[in-house]
Amino acid sequence: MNIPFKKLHGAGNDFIIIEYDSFPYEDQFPELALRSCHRRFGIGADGLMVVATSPSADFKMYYYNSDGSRGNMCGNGIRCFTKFVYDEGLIKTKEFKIETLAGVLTVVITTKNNKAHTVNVSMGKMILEPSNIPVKTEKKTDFINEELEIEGRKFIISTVLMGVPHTVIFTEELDIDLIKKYGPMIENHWLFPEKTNVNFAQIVDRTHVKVGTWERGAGHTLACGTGVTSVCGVAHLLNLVEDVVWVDAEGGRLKITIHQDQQLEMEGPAEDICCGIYFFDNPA
Ligand SMILES: N[C@H](CCC[C@H](N)C(=O)O)C(=O)O
Repeated sequence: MNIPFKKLHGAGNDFIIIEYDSFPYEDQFPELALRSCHRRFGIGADGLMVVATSPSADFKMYYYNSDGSRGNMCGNGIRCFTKFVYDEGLIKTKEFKIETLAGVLTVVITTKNNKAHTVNVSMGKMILEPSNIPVKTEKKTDFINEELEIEGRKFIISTVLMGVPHTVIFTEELDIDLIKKYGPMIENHWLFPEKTNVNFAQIVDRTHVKVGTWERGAGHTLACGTGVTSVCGVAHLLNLVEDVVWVDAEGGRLKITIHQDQQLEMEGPAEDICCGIYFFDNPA
């Protein structure tokens, strides 16, 4: 089966994007993600997205991690998805709605040479109730500033749902080796029955934060949009940052705005890498 694809990245978080009509076999999307995202045997990417029609929005976004698992939302991914549909001429307006498993989200495009360049996404509010994230705890209202000990090392963690589960850990200085070591242990900790993404964050000042992420289902990535949004949401709850925050992820910069009503807005780049045909040899 020959599947046309485009590969894009948002702040170094890279994705393969295909159209549903070119491969309308939903049950095989996990296998397609697993194989096409492989860095040696595939095209190589952190995730796969499928563009489909939606009864409740302009488009429906399917998102799969590189290990084949499905994610309800992807912040960098939705910006790339937005660029894909706009640049392909699938929609003419610069503001439209995308259905995800985390709800219908509004995106707004800024163009450069008639192509989408920067995308603003209304991300909604963080969900704090542990039962909805989910976190296995007796706590009812939130799971903010809790102690977690892993192999003798103590972390203060905060876990929220920003479309997908995110754990935030503030640290004096970002250390990528630390993220790679403890990220997988926290991702798979029994506290998180559906696992969790793990973000280490260094508050540089009240408008500037640095973030490194270990992603559920994809491992260490260069940026995570829902993760960066969660970091700023939690930092704002703890009064560590202002309402507008610039975030440096390893692969690029995002801007997060925290509105009065706690609605979160994410803005950042989406860039083309290449396009081609993926030869998916269908096991069925
Ligand atoms: N890279 C993504 C998150 C993917 C979601 C995934 N890792 C999961 O929790 O299933 C982002 O920019 O928000």
